[in-house]
Amino acid sequence: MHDSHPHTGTHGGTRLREDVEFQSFQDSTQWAWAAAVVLSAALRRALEGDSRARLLLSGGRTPGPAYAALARAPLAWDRVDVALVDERWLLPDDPDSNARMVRQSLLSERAAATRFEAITRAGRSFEEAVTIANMHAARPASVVVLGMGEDGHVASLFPGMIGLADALASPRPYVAVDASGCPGAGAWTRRVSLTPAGLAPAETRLLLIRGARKRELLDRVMAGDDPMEFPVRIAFTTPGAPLRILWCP
Ligand SMILES: O=C1O[C@H](COP(=O)(O)O)[C@@H](O)[C@H](O)[C@H]1O
Repeated sequence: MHDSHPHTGTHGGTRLREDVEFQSFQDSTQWAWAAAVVLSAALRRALEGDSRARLLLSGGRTPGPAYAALARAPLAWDRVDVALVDERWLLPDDPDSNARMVRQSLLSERAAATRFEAITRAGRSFEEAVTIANMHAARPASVVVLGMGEDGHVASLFPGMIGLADALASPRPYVAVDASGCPGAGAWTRRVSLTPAGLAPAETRLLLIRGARKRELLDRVMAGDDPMEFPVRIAFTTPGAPLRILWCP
């Protein structure tokens, strides 16, 4: 990152690549409110042009405070469908599921009026879960919030995972993932993940990251184009909307 020679972007951030803008914040409170402002403006724009907007959210440990801030935004939440970028093969009330994280952080306050589509459900098989995620994705995403693991994974696309090339080339918005042998997947190797095809239609792409290690990793990610090395590169190599990145320590 070359903060000493910033190219000022349209939002006062640093342009890391032609279509990638980076903004850093002093702390997680400022970062979370900035993310909420970006997301609420994007949803408002999407609702101006359509009867409903579709918001895809990442899970993990990073984005919770941003979702909690977003929950207070004055929006027509009853016209917003919220779905997941990816899910671990866990029931939606499992403490380690992405669905539970989104429910606990976003689906309160004003955002309680939204419609939330979990990927997993009791009695639903793994194959059905993938099929249903793809059926819901027939309505393309308006706004996508991505995260980045410390191994450069995005959604549930991990470096070195079985079938990564097929997932990256898939015409389907969601694929089944077997992340066996990928340390970044932790105990949850069976997953469902968004693909570049699912990301492509979104009018807004936001990458939320925190911490010094992810900032260092971002430099390496930005230095190349191959998503097989760092799958998070699909955030800027997939044709479509520019990528905005918000970071704080
Ligand atoms: O496993 C996952 O990891 C990524 C990154 O998570 P974080 O805890 O490092 O923020 C997340 O974006 C993804 O949704 C999740 O399933």
